[in-house]
Amino acid sequence: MTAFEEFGVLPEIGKAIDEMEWTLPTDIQAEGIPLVLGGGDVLMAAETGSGKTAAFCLPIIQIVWETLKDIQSGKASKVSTSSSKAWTMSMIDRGSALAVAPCGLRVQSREQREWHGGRCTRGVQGGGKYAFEATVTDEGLCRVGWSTLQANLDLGTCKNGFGFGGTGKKSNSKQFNDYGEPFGKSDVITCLLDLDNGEIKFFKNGSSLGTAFTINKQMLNSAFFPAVVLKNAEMAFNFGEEPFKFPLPSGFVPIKSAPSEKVAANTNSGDNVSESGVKIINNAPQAIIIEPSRELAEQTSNQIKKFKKYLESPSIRELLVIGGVNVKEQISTLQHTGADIIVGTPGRLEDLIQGGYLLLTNCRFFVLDEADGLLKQGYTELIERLHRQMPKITADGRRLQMIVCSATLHAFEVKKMAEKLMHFPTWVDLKGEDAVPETVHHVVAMVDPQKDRSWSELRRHILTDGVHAQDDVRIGNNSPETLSEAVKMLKGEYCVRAIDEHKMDRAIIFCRTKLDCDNLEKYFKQLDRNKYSCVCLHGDRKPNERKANLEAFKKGSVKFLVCTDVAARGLDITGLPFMINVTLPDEKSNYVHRIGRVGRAERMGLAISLVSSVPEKVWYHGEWCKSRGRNCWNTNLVEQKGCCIWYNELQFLADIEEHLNVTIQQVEPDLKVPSDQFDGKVVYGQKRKLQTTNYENHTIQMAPVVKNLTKLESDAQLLYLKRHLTKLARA
Ligand SMILES: Nc1ncnc2c1ncn2[C@@H]1O[C@H](COP(=O)(O)OP(=O)(O)OP(=O)(O)O)[C@@H](O)[C@H]1O
Repeated sequence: MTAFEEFGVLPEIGKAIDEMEWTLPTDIQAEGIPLVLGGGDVLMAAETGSGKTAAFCLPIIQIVWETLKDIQSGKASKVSTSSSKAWTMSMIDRGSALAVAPCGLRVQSREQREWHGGRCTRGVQGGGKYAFEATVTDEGLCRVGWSTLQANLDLGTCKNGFGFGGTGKKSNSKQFNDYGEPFGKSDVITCLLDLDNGEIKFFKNGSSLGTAFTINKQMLNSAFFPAVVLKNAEMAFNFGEEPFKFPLPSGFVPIKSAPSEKVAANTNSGDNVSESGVKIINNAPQAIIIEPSRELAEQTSNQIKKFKKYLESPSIRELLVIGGVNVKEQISTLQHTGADIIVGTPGRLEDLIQGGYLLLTNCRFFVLDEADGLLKQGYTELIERLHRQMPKITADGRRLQMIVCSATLHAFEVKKMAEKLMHFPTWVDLKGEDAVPETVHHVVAMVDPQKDRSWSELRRHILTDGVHAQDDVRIGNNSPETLSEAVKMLKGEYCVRAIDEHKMDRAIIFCRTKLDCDNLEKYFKQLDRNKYSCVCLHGDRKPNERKANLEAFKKGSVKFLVCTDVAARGLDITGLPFMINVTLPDEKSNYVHRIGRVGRAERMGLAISLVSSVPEKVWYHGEWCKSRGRNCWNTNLVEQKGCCIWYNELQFLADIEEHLNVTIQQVEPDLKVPSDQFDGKVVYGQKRKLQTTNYENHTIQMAPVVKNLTKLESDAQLLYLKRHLTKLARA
C-alpha cells in the first residue's frame, strides 16, 4: 500500500503517483485530501510549491471516477427519490438568513434590515389551476406569491417574481402597487396560480382580493414555484398536505395535487433527483477548476492526465478550456467526446457557459485555484454567477463542494467570498498567515543612483521605457526624473550582475511591464545572445508563442524566462534555482507568488529583488487609456490625464515586510549573498542535503518511535496474558 492510499486514495491513483516518485503526501495533501474525500468545502492555504494542486486534484479525480463507475454499473440510478417528492420550502434555494424548519413548511428570518427569501422544492408548469396557503405566524414583514427559477429570491423585485406583501402592496419588477389590503399575524393568504388563463390572485382569510397579475404568454411556459420573502418575520405553508383553512374557488386544486406531468423540480435546490437518477451528459462536467492564467490551467490539466493514468473503464475525460485556442474545437469536444473535469480560465469558461455549450447541471466540484488572484483580477461577480447556476445538491444526493486554494489566502476578499458562497468550509491553514517557504532564500539589493553613479558613465545600457522622453534628464542634474532614469539603467546592469555573480544558467526574471520585458530581452541579446539566451512571457505575446517560450524554458533550451506577473502564480518549473525581481510588484501577495517560483518541492532557491531607493516614474495605463498602452506615449502623470505614475518601491518593500512579518535581508550592490547568511550548504535548484525534509525522510525519522511502540505493545500483551493465566491457574 502506498502512503497516499493510507489517506484514502485509490490504488490506481496511488500507482500513478508512485511512478512520479512521490513517496509521501506533503502536509497540505495529508490534511486536504481526506477533507475533500469526506465531502466538505475546503480552503487550502499553504506555501508556494507545497503541492496544493494534487491536494485538490487527487480527491476530485477519485470521486468523479467513482461516480462514473456507479453510473456505469447502474448504482446511481438507485438513488432514493423519496425526499424529492415532498412539497416543502427548499433548504437550499433560499437566502442566507432564511431558516427553514426541518418539516420544510415553516420559514423564519430574524434579519431586521434585509429581506431574505426562499422557494418551494417543487413547482408547476404547462396549464392547470393551483393554490397554496401561507399563514403569518409572527409579527414582521412578509411577501408571498409565485416565482420562476430565474427570479430573485427577493420576491417581486424582478420580472420573474410576483408577490403580495403585508403592507397591502403587490409587486413585480420592483413596481410596488396598492392591492387588496394589509395583512399581519394570524392572517391566512391563499396564493392562486391560474396557468390556463395566465393569472395570479390572492385571498385573505377566504376573501378574494381580485386579480393581482396577468402573466404574459412567453412566461406562461415557465414553471412557477411558491415563493416567499421575509424581513424579521415568520410564515407557515400548506401546499395541500393538510386540508385548507378556506375553500378554493372552483377549478383550483392544492398545488400538491398537481398531476405528475405538470410538476417541475427546483433545479436551483438540487431537488432535481429524477426517477432515473444521475445521467452522463457530455457537456455537463462534474468538476470545474478555474485558474487565473492559461499556462497554469494547462499545467493543472497535465497533472490530472498523469494522476488518472490507471483509472480505466470508465476513463475520465478532462478538457482544457482556455482563451487563445480555437473555441470551435472546445465546443466540438464538449458535444462529441464530452468532459468530466474542466480546467479553464474565467473568460473562455464564461463564454462557453453563456453560449449554452457547457452546462453546470452536473457540477459537484467548484475549484478556485489562486482564488485571491482571481478575485483581485475582478472575477468576483463571475464566480458568484457560476456558483448560483450550480445545483447545490447533486443528482445522487451529494452537496456541491467548493475548494479554494492559494499561497496567499489571507485576503479580505477571500474571506468575504467564503462566507457568502461556501458551506461551513474547513480551513487547512498550515502557517496561519501568508508565508515564504524555508526553501526560498530571498534578499533585496538597493539600487541607489545617488550612491552608485556608474550610470553616468555607461556606454551601453538597457533601452529604458521612455517615460522621461519629455523630461529634462541629464547627467549633473539630480532631479527626480534624472534619478528615475538612472535607476532604469542601473537595474539592467544589476540584473546582469546578479546573473554573472551567481553563475545563473536558469532563472525566471520578473519585470513590471510588457515593455520592460521586451527591453530586457533586447538587452540580453545585445550583450550575448548565447550567454543570456532568453524568451519572454507576457500578455502581448501570441498564445502559441507564449506556449512555445514556456516550453523552451522548461526544456532548458534557453536560460532565462523574462515575464510579467502573468507567470507569477502557480507555474511549476522543476528545480528552478534562481529568480530576479527587476521591480517589486505593487501587490504584496504577488511578491510571495513570484519568489515562490523557486524553492519548490523541497528544492532550494534564491530570489533577488532589485529595489530602487528613489521614486521611479513608470507607465500606468488605466481604463482612461484607450489603447491600454499600445503605442501610447502620453508621459504626463495620471493626475494630469496622462499614463504615468511615480512608483515607490521602498514603500512596497515595507508593505511586503509588514505583511510577511519579516525583515528581508539586504545585500550589497555586488549582489553577493554571504554564504553564512543561510546554512551555507545549499546548492540552489537541489534538495537540501543536511536537513531532513518533511516528507521524504519521514519513515526514517519515525522508525525508532515505531520500534519502541511495537515493543511496548508486545510487553503489554505479555503482561496481560501472564495475569490471565495466573488467574486461571488459581481458579
Ligand atoms: N507528495 C509529493 N511528493 C513529491 N513532490 C511533490 C508532491 N506533491 C507535489 N509535488 C511537486 O511539488 C511541486 C509543487 O507542487 P504544486 O505546483 O502543486 O505547488 P503549489 O502548492 O500549487 O504551489 P503554488 O502556490 O506556487 O501554485 C510540483 O513539481 C509537484 O510535482
